[in-house]
Amino acid sequence: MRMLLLGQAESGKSTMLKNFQLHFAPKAFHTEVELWRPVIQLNLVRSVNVILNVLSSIHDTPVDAASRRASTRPLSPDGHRLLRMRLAPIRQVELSLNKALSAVPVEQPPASAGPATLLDGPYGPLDVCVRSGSEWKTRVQEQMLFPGRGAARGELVNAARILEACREDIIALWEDSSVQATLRTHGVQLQNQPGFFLDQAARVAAHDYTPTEEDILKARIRTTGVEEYRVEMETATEKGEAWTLYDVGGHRGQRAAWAPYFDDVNAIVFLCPIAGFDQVLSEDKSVNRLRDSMKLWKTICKSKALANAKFILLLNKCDILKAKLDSGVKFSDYVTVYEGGNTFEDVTSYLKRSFQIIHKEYSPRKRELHVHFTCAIDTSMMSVVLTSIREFIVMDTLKELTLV
Ligand SMILES: Nc1nc2c(ncn2[C@@H]2O[C@H](COP(=O)(O)OP(=O)(O)OP(=O)(O)O)[C@@H](O)[C@H]2O)c(=O)[nH]1
Ligand SMILES: [Mg+2]
Repeated sequence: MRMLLLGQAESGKSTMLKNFQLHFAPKAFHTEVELWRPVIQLNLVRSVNVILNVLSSIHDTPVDAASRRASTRPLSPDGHRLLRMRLAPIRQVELSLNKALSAVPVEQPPASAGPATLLDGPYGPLDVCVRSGSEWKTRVQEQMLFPGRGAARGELVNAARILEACREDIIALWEDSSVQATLRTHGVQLQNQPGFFLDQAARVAAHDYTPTEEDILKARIRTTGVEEYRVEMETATEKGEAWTLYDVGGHRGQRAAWAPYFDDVNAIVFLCPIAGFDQVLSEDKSVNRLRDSMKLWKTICKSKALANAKFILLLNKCDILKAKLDSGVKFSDYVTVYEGGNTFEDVTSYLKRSFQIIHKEYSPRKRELHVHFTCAIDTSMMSVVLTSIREFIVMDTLKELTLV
C-alpha cells in the first residue's frame, strides 16, 4: 500500500504520519521517543527567544527624550531586565540544538510576502527545519550514544544543562503578566503557533524530561521535499505487511516536487487546516489560508494521475476552529459569501459541503470521497479515524483485486 499525504504547510501532514506510526507500529514509535527530546526543547527555546526579541525591540531601541515622552511604550521594569540577562544563555541553547540536529536555516519569507512580523524576527521564524528524512534521528541517536564524538560533540549535553539551569526563569518569563500584556500589544500570539511548549516549560526543560506521545504530536519540524516512510505494520490484521507513506513539504515552493509521486499511489490523504480561515500564508501574506487550501484541493481533484487513487479528506485543526468561533471570531468576516451561523456545526457543515462540491465537479471520473473532521493531536480521535481510513483503503482495494 502506498499513501500520499498532501496539503498546505502546517496542515498536519507530518502529525498524521506520526499518528499512523503510533497506531499501526506502536513498538517502533516508542523506540524513538527519546530522539524527539531535542526537537521539542528547540521548539521551546525558539519561543523563549521570540519573547526576548520582543522585549529587546522595546527596551533597547534608542529613543530621544521627545519621542520617549510621546511614546506609550512601557518603561523597562527592572524585573524584565533581570530576566533577560539571566536568560541570555538561551541563545546558546538554540545554537547548540541547531547544531546537534543539523538544523538548516529556514528561509525568510521573500519581501513580496508582505511585511515581516516579530515571529519572522532576527533569530528566524519559529519553524524548525532539519535535513529531510530520518537523517536527523540518526544524528541524534549517535550523539546520545557517543556524546563525546563528532562535529556536534557535547552540544546535546550542554544544551540540556543550560536549559535546566534556566528553567525557573523561563517559567517566570512566561507567567509574567506584563510580558503577556507586551506580547498582546505587539500581536504576538505564541499559544497559536505550532510547536508551542511554553506552558509545559517545567517538564520540557527538566534534565530527566522524556517526551510523551502528546508532546511528539505537538512537536513542529517543517518538512522539506518529499520524505518516504516504510511502516512495518505491527497490528493483528496487517502484521508483517509494510505500508509506504510519502510526507511532502506543503510550502508553495515545495509543491512542484509532489507530481512525480502521483503515479502509482493507492490513496491520498488531503489535509485542510480549517482553523486557518482568518490567517494568511507565511510565504505570501496576501493569500488567505483557507482559499489557498481550496484551490490546492481543486488542483488535486483534477489530477488525471490521481484518477484511480482513493481520496480521503481530513478537515483538520477542529479544536482551534472551535476555540476561535467560541471566542467570537466571525467566519463570515473572512468568507464573505457565507451566510450561516457562527457555530462550529454550521461552519463545519458548510466547509464539508464546499469541499465535496469541488471534488464532484472537478474529479476526472466518479469517485467516492471519505471526509473526517479531525484534531490530529488527539490520539484517541485519530485512532478511530485511522481504523476507518484503513478499512476504506483496504476493503476497496481487495474488492478491485477480486473483480480483476
Ligand atoms: N491544535 C492542533 N494542532 C495541530 C493539529 N494538527 C497539527 N497540529 C500542529 O500543527 C503543527 C504543524 O503540523 P505539521 O504536521 O508539522 O504540518 P505539515 O503539514 O507537515 O507542515 P509542512 O511540513 O510545513 O508541510 C504541528 O506543531 C502540529 O502539532 C490539530 O488538529 N490541532
Ligand atoms: Mg510536515
